[in-house]
Order: sequence, then structure tokens, then C-alpha cells
Amino acid sequence: MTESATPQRNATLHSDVAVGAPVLPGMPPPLVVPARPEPLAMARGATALIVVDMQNAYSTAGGYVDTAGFDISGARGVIGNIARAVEAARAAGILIVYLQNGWDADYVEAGGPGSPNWYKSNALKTMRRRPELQGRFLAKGGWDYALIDALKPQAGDIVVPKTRYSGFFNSVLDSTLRARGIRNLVFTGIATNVCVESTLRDAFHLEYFGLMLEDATHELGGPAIQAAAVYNIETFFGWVSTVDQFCAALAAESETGTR
Ligand SMILES: NC(=O)N/C=C\C(=O)O
Repeated sequence: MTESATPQRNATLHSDVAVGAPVLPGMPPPLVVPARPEPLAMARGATALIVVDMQNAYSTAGGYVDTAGFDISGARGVIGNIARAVEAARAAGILIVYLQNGWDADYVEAGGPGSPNWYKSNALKTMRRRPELQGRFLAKGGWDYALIDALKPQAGDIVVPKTRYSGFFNSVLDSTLRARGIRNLVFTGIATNVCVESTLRDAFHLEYFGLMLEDATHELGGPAIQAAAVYNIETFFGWVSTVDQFCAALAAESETGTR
């Protein structure tokens, strides 16, 4: 691209505000969340907050990713930020959906050697390398699989189990959201670059508007990996904001009496 073409390119790349569907004539003004690459307007009743895999496996010492050797020291701060976003969203009447990753106790749902998951899942690989851990990670009913105490679902929240990185595969997530008219998804959880990004990418392909609250997510692989996921999302698949900006937008909406 020539230098003189750059301003033209920038002018066509970004809108003033992206409008998440559906904001129809006669509806109350939408929630407008400051975001990159532009603010995102979302009808509150068509919006859900997705909490991805906040299980002991992904955020607690002694859980799967900690045992497998990933650095989870940043997860603690993320838990508090997710709790703030959940509380603000719930108070505003926004649906909260918890994704929960794992398999039956016999690991039939994990796929076996005929599945790429058998080769790529670091939980399964760690248990094969250390047979004394067999059955410990991500097995339904176990401590590792459980949602963390700090983020327990409350009445009215929905929990959707899933068996692969994307929340949309072999799960009831899409039908659960569509049945409630949800078209805008606000993402939080762990890991930014694996299950959060996989689910947000699939959401994009299913015509959902995906907004990730970056300080309510934590990566597996280091800060450069977090930056890469954020870049991918804000450039190609959705929008990126922060918990403060999301909560401030909700507070502003309730002050103007649009709830
Ligand atoms: N929740 C996730 O992002 N999970 C990432 C890896 C795994 O489940 O093995």
C-alpha cells in the first residue's frame, strides 16, 4: 500500500459506532460500550455475558494448567475483574452464561486416539505422562472440573458444559442463546488465546457480535500471546474493551433511565 492510500484506508476501516443486532426502531437506546476498534452499541435484552471455563483447572493452584506447567499467577486479578463484570451485568438484567469445559469420568467425551484432542489436550497429555494423575483433570464431578467458588452461578444464570475449546461445538450454547434472542456476547474467562478466542471466533461465524473484556481474561503462554489474541479479536473477529468501561456504560445507561 502506498503512503497516500493510508488515510483512505483508515477512513473505511472504522465506523463511528458498530451496532450489534438487533437495535430496532422503537427499542430503548442501546448500551454503548467504548471499545476498540470503535464503540459497540448493544441492545441490553439481546446481550449475554459469557464466563469461559472459570474452573479450578484453569485458575487455581494445583489444578490442571498449573500442574501442566503454565503460569497462572495473573489469574487471581482476573477473577476479581470477572466478578465485577458479572455483578454489574446481572444487576442490569443481562443474562450470564458460564461455560464449563471437560469430559465424563471415563474420558469417552475426550475422544480417544482417533481425536486430535487426544494429542493436543495438555490435560490428557499430562495425565498420560504422569499416570498417578489419571482421572484428576477436567473430569465431571471432580474438583478440577468445578467452577471456582468466587464465581458460582446464581439463580437465573445458565451453565453450558462443553467438551472442546469452542463453546459452540457439540453443546447447547447456540440454541440456548438463540432461544433468548441473544445476538451480542460479552466475553470474560480463561484462556484468552484458547477457549475465549475459539468461542468468540465461532460466534463471529454464527453472526454474533463478540466483545471481549481484556482485563477479565488471562492467557496460556505469556503476555505476547495475550497481545496476539487481543490483536486478532479487535482487528478481525470482534471488539475489545475493559471491565471499567463495560461497568461505566451500564451505570450510564441506568442513570439515563433507559433500563
Ligand atoms: N479454557 C481453555 O482455554 N482451555 C485451554 C486449554 C485446555 O483446556 O486444555
